[in-house]
Order: sequence, then structure tokens, then C-alpha cells
Amino acid sequence: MSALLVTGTSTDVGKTIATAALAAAARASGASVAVCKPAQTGEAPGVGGDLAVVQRLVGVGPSGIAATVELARYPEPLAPDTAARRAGMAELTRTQVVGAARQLGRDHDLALVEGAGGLLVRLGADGFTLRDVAVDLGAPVLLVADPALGTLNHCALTVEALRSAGVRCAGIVLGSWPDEPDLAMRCNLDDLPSVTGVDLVGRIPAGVGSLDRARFTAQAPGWFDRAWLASLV
Ligand SMILES: Nc1ncnc2c1ncn2[C@@H]1O[C@H](COP(=O)(O)OP(=O)(O)OP(=O)(O)O)[C@@H](O)[C@H]1O
Ligand SMILES: C[C@H](N)[C@H](N)CCCCCC(=O)O
Ligand SMILES: [Mg+2]
Repeated sequence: MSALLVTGTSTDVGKTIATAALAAAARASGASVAVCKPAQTGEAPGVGGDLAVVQRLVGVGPSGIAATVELARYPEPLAPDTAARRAGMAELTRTQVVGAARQLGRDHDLALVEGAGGLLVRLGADGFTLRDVAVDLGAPVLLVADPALGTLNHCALTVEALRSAGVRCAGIVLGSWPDEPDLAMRCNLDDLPSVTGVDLVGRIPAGVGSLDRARFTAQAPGWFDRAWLASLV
């Protein structure tokens, strides 16, 4: 009965694939899982988007995700507040997002809430962010990071932004881990926990977004630290 917010060091780092993997891993342990994408941008109405990816990889229903909720969708691939303004559409409100996440957290063992882009991207009215949602819910935030050179700073900045608001970072997940990691990536396995003070709790292998559902759901639990996963649900 809890919410876990999912942010990234930026857009395109693998938040959605990591969210799908975590949903599959939680399902494998018998938990009921819901996934919420408050603000989808850059997709036409009713077509594609992050929840469609999660549904494709994990499935919806008795053996899959119990519920998926998208609160707003804007046409242009921009930050949600900008995309809403340019489209002349209603902006999301902090109350809407917090209310939806809280209800999903009540109704399911685990409610995963994926932001848009990085932590401080403005999701809607008055420039509220996923960090504000975490504060209101008292929920932790999982950070999905690029494994490559440059990520130490991005992760440290994000973790510092969370700490300054009294929000716990639940862990760092590497969004796309190559078969042959380079020197910086290999060093980051130790440097990321040391620099941020946050545990590395998962590594999503590169390419798994193309797996079929059976393989994705079978392999997903192995991409996370077992003890951390058990602590979630
Ligand atoms: N582990 C992976 N292996 C291969 N491709 C991946 C992996 N993770 C992500 N990708 C690909 O990288 C792209 C971005 O991934 P994803 O959509 O998960 O990013 P995101 O952080 O959720 O972006 P957004 O901010 O738009 O929500 C997608 O095309 C996705 O298929
Ligand atoms: C369009 C993209 N896929 C995301 N949905 C939105 C990313 C907003 C990033 C804003 C920024 O940090 O510059
Ligand atoms: Mg995404």
C-alpha cells in the first residue's frame, strides 16, 4: 500500500522501461501494481505513450498490472506545463496528481508514478514538479540514471534536490546497461553510491525494451537488488 515516484536524470534515460521492469518484478512477488503517468507529452490522443509501453511489456489484468492511469496528454514533446500552455489546454494541478497517486497507493500494494523528464520538470499549474508530489505524499523517489560519463553530477544534483526537500531517494537504477560497459560506466558502479550516498538498486540491460512479454517479465526480477525489491512490497 505505497506509492513510489520514478524520476530520471533527464528525459530518455529509461524511466518507462525501468518502471515496466519494476512493475513486472513486483507482480512476480505477488504484489498488486498500478502505474500512473500524470503527464504524457509528445503523443497524439489515444496513441502510444509510456503506459502503452508498460502495458505491452508487462500486460494488464489478473496476471499483469492492475491499473494504469494517465491524467493529461499534450501534443508537443515538451515539458508538460509548456506543452499545455502552447496547446491552450488545461494544466494539471498538484492536487490532481497527489490525489490520484494517493488513491492508487491505497488500492494497490505498489503504485508507480512516472514523472516527465527529470525531477524538476514542471508538470502543470504553478510550476509544480514530481518533487512537490513526493513531498505531499511523503513518498520516496526512485532515480533512473544514464550509466555513462556525466551521470555522477546529474545524480548528485537530483539527490541533493530531493534531500533539500526532505524526500528520500529510494535508490538509483541504471536505465540501459550495455554488454560492454566503458571505463566510466564501470567506475560509476562504485562511484554513484559513494558520491550520492544512495544505493544502486538495479541495472536494466540494454535492449530489453524489445523483449516479448514472457521474456521481459521472467527476466525483470533479476535486474534489481533482491533485498531492495523485497523491501518494496
Ligand atoms: N534498457 C533499455 N534497453 C534498450 N532501450 C531502452 C532501454 N531503456 C530505454 N530504452 C529506450 O530508450 C528510449 C527512452 O526510454 P524511455 O522511454 O524509458 O525514457 P524515459 O526516461 O521514460 O523518457 P520520458 O522522459 O519521455 O518519459 C526508448 O526508445 C526506449 O525504448
Ligand atoms: C517529450 C519527452 N519525451 C518528455 N515526455 C518530456 C521531457 C521534458 C524535458 C524538459 C527539460 O528538462 O528540458
Ligand atoms: Mg517515460
